[in-house]
Amino acid sequence: MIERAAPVKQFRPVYWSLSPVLSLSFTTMMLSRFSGSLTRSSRSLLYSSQRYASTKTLRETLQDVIPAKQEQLKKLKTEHAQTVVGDIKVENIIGGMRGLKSMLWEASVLDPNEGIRFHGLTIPDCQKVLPPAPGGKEMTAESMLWLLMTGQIPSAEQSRQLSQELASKGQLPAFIEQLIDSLPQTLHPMTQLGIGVAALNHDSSFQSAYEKGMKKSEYWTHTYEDCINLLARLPALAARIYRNVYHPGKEIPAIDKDLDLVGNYTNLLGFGGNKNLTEYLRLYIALHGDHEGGNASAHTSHLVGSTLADPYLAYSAALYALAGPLHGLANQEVLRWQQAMQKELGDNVTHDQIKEYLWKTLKSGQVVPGYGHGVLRQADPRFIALQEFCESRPELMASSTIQLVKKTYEVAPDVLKEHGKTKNPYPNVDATSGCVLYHYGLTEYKYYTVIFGVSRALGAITQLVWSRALGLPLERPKSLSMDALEKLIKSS
Ligand SMILES: CC(=O)SCCNC(=O)CCNC(=O)[C@H](O)C(C)(C)COP(=O)(O)OP(=O)(O)OC[C@H]1O[C@@H](n2cnc3c(N)ncnc32)[C@H](O)[C@@H]1OP(=O)(O)O
Ligand SMILES: O=C([O-])CC(=O)C(=O)O
Repeated sequence: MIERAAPVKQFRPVYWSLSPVLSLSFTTMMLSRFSGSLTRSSRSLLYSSQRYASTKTLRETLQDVIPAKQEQLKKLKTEHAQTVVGDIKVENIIGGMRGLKSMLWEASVLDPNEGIRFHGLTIPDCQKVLPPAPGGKEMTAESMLWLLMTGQIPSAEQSRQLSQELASKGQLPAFIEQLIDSLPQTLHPMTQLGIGVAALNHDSSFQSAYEKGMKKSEYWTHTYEDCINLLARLPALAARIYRNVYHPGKEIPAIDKDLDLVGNYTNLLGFGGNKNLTEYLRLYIALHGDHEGGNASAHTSHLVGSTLADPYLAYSAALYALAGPLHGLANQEVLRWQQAMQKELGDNVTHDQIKEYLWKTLKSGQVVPGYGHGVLRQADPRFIALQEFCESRPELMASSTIQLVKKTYEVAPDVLKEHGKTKNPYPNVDATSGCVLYHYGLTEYKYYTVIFGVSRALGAITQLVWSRALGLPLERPKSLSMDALEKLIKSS
């Protein structure tokens, strides 16, 4: 019988304080939040998960749920292999495959209007049911990982045991420390993270078992072992990069076996006493964990993993996709852009001044960072959850950086609509994520995407394990030259 340790939160009526423009776009989410209840599908998922969850470990729970998923895939293959679920237009081929339903991804599905659901659960659902760390309120990375991997809600005790397992495996090998210490301070933190993650494959269980001729049925177990070790080591790796680049020479504390993953990460970064930042990072890391499979980082991990490259190599590749300014790097770009605006216009910026600055950005041919999305057509519910976090803390609401975020989203959607290009004029998660870090003292914005990189591992490793458990094949779509495409158009 599962214990649901996560306290049910009271939702704060943050939306009413947003501009009319955004309030409209938030309607769907507001309705589900203010109803104070879980949707029917998520409620039934929770009830079924309560039946199934137990005192088992994550690995044991996963092992239990794999056969049913394997059976589901077998049925899809045998009964529906030829069923048509969509068609391909030329615009999909030349438009970055936008909208093509063409890959399997188990843990989450993104609806253009409603946003992300993790195994059917919305963000507010997750905030209600996923266990927080002892003494904290925000869901932990461990409880989100559990949900993503198994579709079940862990008890507080299961989540705590996973924290202990991760802490016990979190120490970096000495050669990785030396490797990271040898990199120039001027090398972007994301480049350093990718290097460190790739080099961790020195100890890959998957690679070594593959060389010894392991059977296909054993792929997932070695992948799982690598994935857990990778996640466990990410805080120490990411924190070492931060310390080397921004605070060299200061001693890094040891991993604390009693802390959750994010508690340790904050401690290693040197912000151990900063409870607000730790709680914010718990929320941040849980929320950024997964965003279905088509986003550039998740898709890269999936593609590289499909070659049976080990999880370290697959995730290292994913990090370099995350490091692009149209994807994860946008959270650094938002802060850079906002600071440039503040520098030019001063602290008490008016809505009209922001409007003018937005037009200046657009007319110079740049994108407005933190706005628009490849799939979403409404404001990102992750943005809303982070805004809600801000609204609940007076110190954040008093911050000029946070106020600027708020004022910007009060005018940007109308400007972007008038500009007329972007299909989604509303804020995405990056519009606000970095500003809170900045307020709580983590001011080095070139580091921000590294935090995203620690988080995105949750979803990427989940799918790597499932891809191997389900025996998914090498990913290899068909490409066409423009000549070949024209020929096809003529003949069709
Ligand atoms: C965690 C994440 O990865 S969330 C996304 C983070 N990225 C950003 O915030 C960067 C700013 N946003 C963007 O560049 C885009 O909205 C993307 C990359 C997120 C999505 O791109 P697309 O799916 O191609 O968006 P869309 O179909 O709306 O683009 C149509 C046009 O609007 C433009 N556009 C889209 N968003 C913006 C924006 N924020 N500012 C200015 N122009 C934009 C596109 O550049 C494109 O112009 P083009 O026709 O001249 O090439
Ligand atoms: O879904 C996308 O394309 C981008 C995004 O928001 C994410 O990966 O978190």
